[in-house]
Amino acid sequence: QLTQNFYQHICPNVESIVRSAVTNKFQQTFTTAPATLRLFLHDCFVRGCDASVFLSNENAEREHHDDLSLAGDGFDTVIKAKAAVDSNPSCRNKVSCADILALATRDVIALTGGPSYKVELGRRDGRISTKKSVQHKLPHADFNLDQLNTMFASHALSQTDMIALSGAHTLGFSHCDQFSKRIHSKAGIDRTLNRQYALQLKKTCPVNVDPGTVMNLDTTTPNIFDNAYYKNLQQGKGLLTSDQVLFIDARSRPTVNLFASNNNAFNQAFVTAITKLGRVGVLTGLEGEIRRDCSQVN
Ligand code: HEM
Ligand SMILES: [Ca+2]
Ligand SMILES: [Ca+2]
Repeated sequence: QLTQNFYQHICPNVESIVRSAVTNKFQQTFTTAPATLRLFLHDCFVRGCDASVFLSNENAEREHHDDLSLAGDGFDTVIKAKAAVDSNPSCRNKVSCADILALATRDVIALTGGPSYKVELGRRDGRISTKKSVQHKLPHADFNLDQLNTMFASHALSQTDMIALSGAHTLGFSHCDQFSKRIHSKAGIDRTLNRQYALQLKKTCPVNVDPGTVMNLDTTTPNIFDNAYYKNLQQGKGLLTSDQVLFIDARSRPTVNLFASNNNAFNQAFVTAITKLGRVGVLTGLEGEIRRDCSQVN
């Protein structure tokens, strides 16, 4: 069981220490925000929110194909925040990497204009991270609604939670290979794509494009945490199949329409959903450990 005031007597300033380290890093590079937010998903969906994604060795989670595109700035944010926490004598080695990631995620959402919320704390760090454990655990860009719902439901997240969390794609970018089938297939351009938008995608991501080329996930406000993502879906401007399907499928469309028309409803649903995401598979009490170095077990 996590609690909001877990570190009250252990490290009372943990929230402000993390916030200033994250703010500092964010001011140097914007990618800090999307990279940290995505890292939280990739950690929580594999072995729970236990910082398993940070462990480094030849066979660790990070080596799996689905984690290779995680931007380094997300890892760097947590490592910097952890160093800041540990530089305070009363906090040294008392705050888990998993909790620092949860706090940093909250901070980057606020820094980009999203909602502020209280973070539940008390997670412990796991000792296991394997490439194999990532297989079939993360959502893919070509998933349909049933596949998305099944995967999120396995973590006690509802369809509404899933749609709200997909709103994280209001920030950041995707490499061309994640959506190239939508624009370069024999059957022609994906019919659910807005024509003009599709032409834009083809221009940025031609056949044999440099694999490092990226497109913003939110074509309107890629640097602001807002509900523009849902308004784009209404216009056929969802970048990934898994984004656009939320508007195409009649079962999820009403929720997309609600979030598109009501930023407040989106923010509230997002806070509920990310709080639930932060509870997924957590280690508490004497389980796991408080890692001294986020990339290494003690
Ligand atoms: C619903 C199913 C989801 C799918 C299929 C999906 C898939 C993807 C893919 C393919 C990318 C692009 C990766 C790349 O090429 O670099 C991406 C980026 C991103 N995802 Fe998701 N995602 C999903 C849900 C989420 C959730 C729940 C969150 C967080 C709460 C999230 C946060 C992000 C962020 C912030 C980026 C941008 C990363 C950056 O710019 O560095 N995604 N996602
Ligand atoms: Ca994990
Ligand atoms: Ca946006």
